[in-house]
Amino acid sequence: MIRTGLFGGSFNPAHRGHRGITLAAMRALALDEAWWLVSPGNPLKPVAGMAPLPARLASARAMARRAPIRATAIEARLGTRYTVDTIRQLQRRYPKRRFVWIMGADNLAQFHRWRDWRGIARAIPIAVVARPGYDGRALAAPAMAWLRRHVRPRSAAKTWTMWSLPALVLLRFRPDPTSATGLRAGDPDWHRRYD
Ligand SMILES: Nc1ncnc2c1ncn2[C@@H]1O[C@H](COP(=O)(O)OP(=O)(O)OP(=O)(O)O)[C@@H](O)[C@H]1O
Ligand SMILES: O=C(O)c1ccc[n+]([C@@H]2O[C@H](COP(=O)([O-])O)[C@@H](O)[C@H]2O)c1
Repeated sequence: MIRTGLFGGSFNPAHRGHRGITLAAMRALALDEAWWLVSPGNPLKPVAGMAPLPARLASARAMARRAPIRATAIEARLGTRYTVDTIRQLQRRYPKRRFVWIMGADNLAQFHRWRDWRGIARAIPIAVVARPGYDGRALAAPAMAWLRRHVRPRSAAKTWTMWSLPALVLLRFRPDPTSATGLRAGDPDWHRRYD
């Protein structure tokens, strides 16, 4: 059984926050590896300002270098854009792996807007990583009204393969304020380096 973390994102571009929280989550959850799913297009984000997938994937590959992190465009290959569909397909295709979904606290605040978010929570354990500026909002997230009773203690994080679902664990590492929005503001043409 290969313990694999799934970390979906726009990676527009990838940054050291992604790498840092992935590595910290891998330790906390005792993962063998993590897959970065570079999204063909987050269904809730505008297309304007989104760099082409090959450039975002290249930035993710560069940021994942020399780490047990595999940056992939598997959603583009599977033809999925909604996380619920991606997870179902991956679980079917890779029966020897156990997957856990990792996301930042900003995504928990929006989670109730994801397609079939309860279905996601019933299909895969979820690890939410604290993010500066979002923690209050995440705990007050509409989805938390339903998820709260399924929260597992941080001390049990490594036992996630045995959890009955839904299950959610809140992880907190050294806060990293890096954001792709901030990086784009300072370097709007970053993707030209990967053209
Ligand atoms: N500094 C950070 N701390 C915690 N989680 C983060 C951090 N940066 C990104 N994430 C998480 O990484 C995943 C992918 O994020 P994404 O590629 O959208 O980066 P972003 O910095 O949030 O981008 P943008 O500013 O364009 O929205 C999401 O689950 C997001 O919550
Ligand atoms: O499935 C959905 O409805 C859905 C809605 C919003 C975001 N997501 C996924 O959430 C992940 C994080 O996206 P982002 O843009 O915040 O990096 C990425 O894998 C998206 O595909 C998924």
